[in-house]
Amino acid sequence: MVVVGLGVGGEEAAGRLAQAGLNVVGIDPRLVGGECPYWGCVPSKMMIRAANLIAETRRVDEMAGHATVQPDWAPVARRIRDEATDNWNDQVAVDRLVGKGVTFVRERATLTGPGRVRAGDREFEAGRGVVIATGTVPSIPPIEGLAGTPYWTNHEAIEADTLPASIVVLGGGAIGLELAQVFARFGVQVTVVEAAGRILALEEPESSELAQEVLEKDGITVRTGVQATGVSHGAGGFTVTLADGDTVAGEKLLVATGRRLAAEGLGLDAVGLDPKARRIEVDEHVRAGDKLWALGDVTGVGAFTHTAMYQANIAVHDLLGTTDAPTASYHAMPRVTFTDPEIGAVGLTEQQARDQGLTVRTGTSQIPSSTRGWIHKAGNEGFIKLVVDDDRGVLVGATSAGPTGGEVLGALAVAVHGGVPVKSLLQMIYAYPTFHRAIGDALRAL
Ligand SMILES: Cc1cc2nc3c(=O)[nH]c(=O)nc-3n(C[C@H](O)[C@H](O)[C@H](O)COP(=O)(O)OP(=O)(O)OC[C@H]3O[C@@H](n4cnc5c(N)ncnc54)[C@H](O)[C@@H]3O)c2cc1C
Ligand SMILES: NC(=O)c1ccc[n+]([C@@H]2O[C@H](COP(=O)([O-])OP(=O)(O)OC[C@H]3O[C@@H](n4cnc5c(N)ncnc54)[C@H](O)[C@@H]3O)[C@@H](O)[C@H]2O)c1
Repeated sequence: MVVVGLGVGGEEAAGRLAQAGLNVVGIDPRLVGGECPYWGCVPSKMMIRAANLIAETRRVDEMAGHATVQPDWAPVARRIRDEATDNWNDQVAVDRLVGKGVTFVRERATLTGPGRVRAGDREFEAGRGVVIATGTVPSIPPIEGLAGTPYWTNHEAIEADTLPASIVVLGGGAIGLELAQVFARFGVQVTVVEAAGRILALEEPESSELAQEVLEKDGITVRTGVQATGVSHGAGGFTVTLADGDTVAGEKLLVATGRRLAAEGLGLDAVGLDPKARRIEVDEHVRAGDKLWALGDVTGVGAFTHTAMYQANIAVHDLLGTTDAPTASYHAMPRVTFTDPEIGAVGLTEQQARDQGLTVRTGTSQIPSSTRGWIHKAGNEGFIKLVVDDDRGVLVGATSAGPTGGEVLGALAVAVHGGVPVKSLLQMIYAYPTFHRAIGDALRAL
């Protein structure tokens, strides 16, 4: 086997295949583990943990006396450097991978034909097959003046030892919003510019509204429905011109406008794939062709670590020829935007369900009106929204926003994944007084 790209998905697949006795070559020019541990999920969630501590401390005045907090980025940067990324050194990960029996090659790989991969001056021939797990890179919009300026992507934002006084964030998706809130809580003046009509545009409109409301409470300026048309950079920082003629300025500019497959030099055409396609199509065994598998962000079914791991497991079983090998189903895809409150969702949004022609019913409950939400008080914003396919009597989607929205999502993910009848969910006992008890309220509101 040759595994091209050793991010979360590739590392998992390569390690397990080697442990199963296959002769595995794993190739990556950068850090083993990929985006998630070094520039993504892990360090960003450490930042969020720190920012949330600040926000909680500020809530003391309302409920528990008096507290002051002096935000300091230094311990956050230090923790990311020392604990999360080992100063962006992957020796531990490389040793772990090699310990499992993988031959590791630190090179950029090019597919040169079916089963053939070049890495530097070496060419590998894979008898069993090739796994493509090369992830995505930031998609930089063609805004006049942007190219060539020292804008930040998630890499510079995560590596920052000090924070700027102000920042403009282009893009109101998961990356933009999580980092915007972190920076604002550490005292940075933040402006978010989102081209679509609302932030978190892929989620329920109620999620967008809630996100905008809480970000504004954190002092963030949120501009939606307006394109950035020009960028200039000088001694004072960045000025971004918007389509409506306004300008917004920041010492730094973070571009978080989505991700794209990095097909340049990968040689997709050599294995019969379209190098211009936005994603690599895979079947339910995550096969992309003859003796060819693709997994993770490249497959475009949800750019999440849990998706890459899920698909890696499917590829491993398929490759090893396991009887009853699992097949992929994405009907209960969970995702959590780790703002405060966390905004979790699973399956379809109401609009997506309607677009599929389903007979849709929805039920919503508000966290502040639930017993636990009312007790919690400061920082209790959130809601549960259920999307039901009325013909089948099952949940096809749900949103769980709140102080522990990502955790409450677990129950909803089980319901959507397992197609648990709404009737049965209505008869379930929900512990009192928990946040997840608001699911019962939303069910009764259907
Ligand atoms: C700021 C941020 C926060 C995030 N937070 C979360 C989160 O909280 N939860 C979550 O689930 N997801 C999160 N994600 C998304 C998550 O990081 C990705 O979905 C995940 O890393 C995808 O894994 P992958 O294996 O597909 O690709 P990657 O992790 O991107 O790894 C791909 C690897 O392929 C290598 N590669 C590329 N081209 C070649 C080539 N030609 N030859 C050899 N190797 C190559 C790269 O060097 C890289 O190491 C976040 C992402 C970002 C940027
Ligand atoms: N908590 C998590 O699980 C988590 C956190 C961060 C990232 N991620 C993953 O990483 C992926 C990438 O995140 P992202 O936030 O970069 O992408 P995204 O696709 O979620 O959001 C990008 C946003 O930028 C907007 N946009 C595009 N072009 C623009 C322009 N020219 N001007 C202004 N706005 C523009 C889009 O309308 C969109 O709302 C996500 O799809 C997500 O799967 C996940």
